[in-house]
Order: sequence, then structure tokens, then C-alpha cells
Amino acid sequence: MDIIFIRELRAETLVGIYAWERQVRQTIEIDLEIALPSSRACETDNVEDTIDYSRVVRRVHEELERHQFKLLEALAEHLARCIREEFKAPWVRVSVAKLRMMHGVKQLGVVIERGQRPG
Ligand SMILES: Nc1nc2c(c(=O)[nH]1)N=C([C@H](O)[C@@H](O)CO)CN2
Repeated sequence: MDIIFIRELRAETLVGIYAWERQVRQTIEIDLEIALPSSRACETDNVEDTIDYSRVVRRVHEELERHQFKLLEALAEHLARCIREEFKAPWVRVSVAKLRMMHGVKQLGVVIERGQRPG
């Protein structure tokens, strides 16, 4: 199985369970691992045969502009579904973290995996 990864993607978005969090954008950090439907690009050297990670980054920013969530779980689920559907990815791992939300904690967040990880 081949995987593309995107690490430490930072985005500004409205997310949180408290009223103030739905008015003030926060920086979140996203890590993605996305299984490729095939390893064809390793042979063809053609970006059309893989998932273009720059397109994924653009789509993540677009989705975070369009949608607001209370929980990081719901935000992660939305991104996982979007990536699986649009890029035909059989499996994704999505990690979403808030930075320094609590005293003494560098990051808080969730990791979800969706789909079948090819063997
Ligand atoms: N499991 C979760 N717990 C909490 C979340 C969350 O998204 N998932 N969010 C909050 C608040 O919005 C927090 O970030 C503000 O302190 C609390 N717990």
C-alpha cells in the first residue's frame, strides 16, 4: 500500500463548543495520511496516476472556510469523508489538533481512521 502524507497543515477556522470559539478563529494543525488507490504513479511518473497532495491541501482550506464545527471529531469526519469521496482514497487517517488550548498542554485533538487500509 502506498500512502501520501501531509503534516502540520495549519489552518484558521471557527471550531469549538463554547460561544467565544464560534466567533474567534483558532489555528488548528492537521496531519493526513491518505492511501492511494494504486501504485501506478511509481511506474508512470505521472501526477494523473496519484493523488495530487497540493489539491488536497487546497480542498482542506476550502472546506474549513465553508463549514463550522463544534467538535474536532466532527471536523475530522468531514475531512475524511471529503478526501475519500473526492480523491477515491480507500483509507485515510486524519489528525486534528488545537494548539496550546490549555495551560501545560502543547496540543489537544483527535485522530480518526476511515475506510479499509489495503493490505
Ligand atoms: N473530545 C473533545 N473534547 C473537547 C473538544 C473537542 O472538540 N473534542 N472541544 C472542547 C472545546 O471546544 C475546547 O477546545 C475549548 O477548551 C473541549 N473538549
